Amino acid sequence: MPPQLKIELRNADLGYRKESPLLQGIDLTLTSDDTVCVLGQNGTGKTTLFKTLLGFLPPLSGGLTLNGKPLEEYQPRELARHIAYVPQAHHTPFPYTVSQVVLFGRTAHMGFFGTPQKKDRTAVERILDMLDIRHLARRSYTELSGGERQMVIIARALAQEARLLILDEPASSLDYGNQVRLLDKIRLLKEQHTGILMATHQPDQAFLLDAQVLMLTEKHLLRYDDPSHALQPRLLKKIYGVDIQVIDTALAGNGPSKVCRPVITSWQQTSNDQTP
Ligand SMILES: Nc1ncnc2c1ncn2[C@@H]1O[C@H](COP(=O)(O)OP(=O)(O)OP(=O)(O)O)[C@@H](O)[C@H]1O
Repeated sequence: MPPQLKIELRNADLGYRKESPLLQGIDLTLTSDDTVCVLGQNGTGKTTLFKTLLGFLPPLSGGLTLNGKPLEEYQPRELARHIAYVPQAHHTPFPYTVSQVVLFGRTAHMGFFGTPQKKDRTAVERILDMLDIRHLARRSYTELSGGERQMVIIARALAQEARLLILDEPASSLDYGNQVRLLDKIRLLKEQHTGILMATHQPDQAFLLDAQVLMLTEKHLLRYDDPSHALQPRLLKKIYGVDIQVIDTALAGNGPSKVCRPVITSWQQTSNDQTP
């Protein structure tokens, strides 16, 4: 098994302005054995946290290390062998084929001149097969639908073969089948000791991945090792400001059994109106 990766934030303020940080006094340790879903309202700083961990945005204060060494001392290529990123939005103005876009993910593994070897092309084919998108291989990336592009960007991140994968709402534009396939692949990566840090607005995904939960609220992080401890109506209301029931479907032996179900206020109104 490859050595464990460990990224640590210590007493760090994160954001864009020292006088008004988005997240304050953050202590966070992530390893390649962690699978973590990040939940929080729009604008609470999930992407900002990711940009910090990826070295795109220095912490406003405090420390950030990767395997004990300050993150800023890593060269981008070296960092890319450790951490891969699936951003929320991605634009490629040039009409590269899907195979070429995924091959870019191999850059950190290529030699000095960046010439792809047979093993790089084989890795690309394996990942296209794994995500069931081999049929897109020769298509131009710019011609794809939003969901197809998202699958290609996920493939590009997997091609990096990094020990930690940071995904920013990766399923948001995927059809239901691709969402399920993606969660399936993430569970496989988890078994292979690839760390996962994933922002999502679907709390159920924490149950489906049996993931730890990181909640962003009031400039702080709350971490829960067990999704059942995090996904409780009281805490969900605190994050999203709406009522959400957590129902035990009791389908034991068939994966996780808990699901979140929103309470739609107008339903209650309608049923009250119909009461004789
Ligand atoms: N480059 C920037 N300079 C200043 N403020 C920024 C910058 N990028 C983002 N912000 C602000 O930081 C806050 C947090 O943004 P961020 O994208 O981290 O939120 P998020 O939790 O990922 O939101 P969402 O769920 O909507 O994706 C927002 O108010 C945003 O406007």
